[in-house]
Amino acid sequence: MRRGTGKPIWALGAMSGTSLDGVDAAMLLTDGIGIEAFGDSDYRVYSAEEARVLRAALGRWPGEAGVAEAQAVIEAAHEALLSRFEGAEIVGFHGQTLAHEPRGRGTHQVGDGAALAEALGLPVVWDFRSADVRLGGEGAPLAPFFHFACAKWIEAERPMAFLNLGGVGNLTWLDPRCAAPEDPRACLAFDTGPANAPLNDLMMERRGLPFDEDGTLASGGRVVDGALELFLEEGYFLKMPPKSLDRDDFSLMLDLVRELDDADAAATMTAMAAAAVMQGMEHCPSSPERLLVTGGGRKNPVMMGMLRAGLDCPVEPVEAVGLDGDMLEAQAFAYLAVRVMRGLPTSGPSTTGVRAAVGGGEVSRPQG
Ligand SMILES: Nc1ncnc2c1ncn2[C@@H]1O[C@H](COP(=O)(O)OP(=O)(O)OP(=O)(O)O)[C@@H](O)[C@H]1O
Ligand SMILES: CC(=O)N[C@H]1[C@@H]2OC[C@@H](O2)[C@@H](O)[C@@H]1O[C@H](C)C(=O)O
Repeated sequence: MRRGTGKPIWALGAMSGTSLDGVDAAMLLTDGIGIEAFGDSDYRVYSAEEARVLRAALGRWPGEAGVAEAQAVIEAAHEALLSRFEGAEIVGFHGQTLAHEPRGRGTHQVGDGAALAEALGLPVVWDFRSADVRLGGEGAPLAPFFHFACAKWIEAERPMAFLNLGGVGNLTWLDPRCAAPEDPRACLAFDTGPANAPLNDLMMERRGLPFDEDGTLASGGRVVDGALELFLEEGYFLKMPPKSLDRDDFSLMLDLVRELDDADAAATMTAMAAAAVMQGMEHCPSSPERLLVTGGGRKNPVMMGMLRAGLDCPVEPVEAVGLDGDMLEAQAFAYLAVRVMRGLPTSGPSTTGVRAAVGGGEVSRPQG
C-alpha cells in the first residue's frame, strides 16, 4: 500500500443521501490530507418515478426484490451527472444506502463502481463502508475525517464540531490541534438521531409535500413535551458513541405525534431532531467553541432556532466559514477517494468504533 501525501489531485465526489432527493457531486483538489481548493459542483434531482423506485428498495439487501431497479436508477443518475464534469483524475462514489445494520446483516450501498468506472473512463473508489463494518465498525459516519480537514482549512485552533442535518443527523467533535484525524484524540463522531427523514415522512403523509420548507408548518405549532420525553427515552440516546443509524430506525416517531394536529406534529418532530443533537453534544470530550451545521436542516430556521436556544456555543451554517453545506458530503467522498488511493485511513475507533484505523473503499479502473 502506498502511503504519504503526494501531489494534490482533482477528485470528483458524489453522494446520494438518505433524503432520496437527488445526487450531489463536487470537485476537490487534495493530496488526501489537506484541502488545496474547492471546485465545481452540481446536483441532479431524482424524478418522482426514480424516487419511488429507490424508496421501494429501502431496507433491501443484495439480490432482493427491487434492488436491481434501484441500482439501475443510481448508476444512470450518477453517470448523467458525473459526465458533466471535466478534469477529475479519480471519482469517489458513495452510492445509495438501502439498508444499514452494522451489527447484523451489514451495510448496503447500491451502485456498481466498476460499471461507473467503465462509463466515465476514470478510476472509481466505492463501497466505502463495508471494510469498516467487517472490522467491527459502524461503517458510518465517514465524513468526520473530512470535517477534520475542513477545520484545518478554516484554521480552527480549538475544539469545534460539525453537525450534518440530513435525513439522519451526524455529529463530529474534533480537535484541530491534533496532527491527523486518525489520532485517537482528534475526532469523536456518531449519528445523533433522526433529523429530517421522519419530518419529511410526516409532511408527505399529512400535506403531500416533500418537506417543511423553511419550517413554515412547525413555526405555527407547539412542541408537545410528553411526546418529546417519550422520544428521548429511546435506548439509542443512552448508548455511548460511536454509533450509527439506518434511515428508518426511528420510523415509530410518527406514532408519537399521530394524535397531534399537523402544526403541533411538525413542531414536535422538529424539536425531536434538535433534542437528539443536544443529547449528542453531551458526549463531546470538551465543549466545542462553535457548532457548524451542514446538510438541508441548516435551512430550517425552526430547527436552527431550537439548537441555538438549547446549546451554549454559537450554532452557524457552514457558510459562515466559506464552506458549502449543500456539497460537503460530496466533497467528503472526493477526499476519502484520494485517501483510499494513497493508503490513508478513512475511519478509526473514535469515528466508527472500528478496531483499528481502516482505509475503506474498493478501487475499480476502466478496462476498456
Ligand atoms: N429550506 C428548507 N427548509 C426546511 N428544510 C429543508 C430546506 N431545505 C432542505 N431541507 C431539508 O433537508 C433535507 C435534505 O437534506 P440533505 O440534502 O442534507 O439530506 P441527505 O444528504 O439526503 O441526507 P443524509 O445526510 O442523511 O444522507 C430535505 O429533505 C429537507 O428535509
Ligand atoms: C449508512 C449511511 O449511509 N449513513 C449516512 C446517513 O446520512 C447521515 C448519517 O446517516 C451518516 O451516518 C451517513 O452519511 C454521511 C455522509 C457519513 O457517512 O458521514
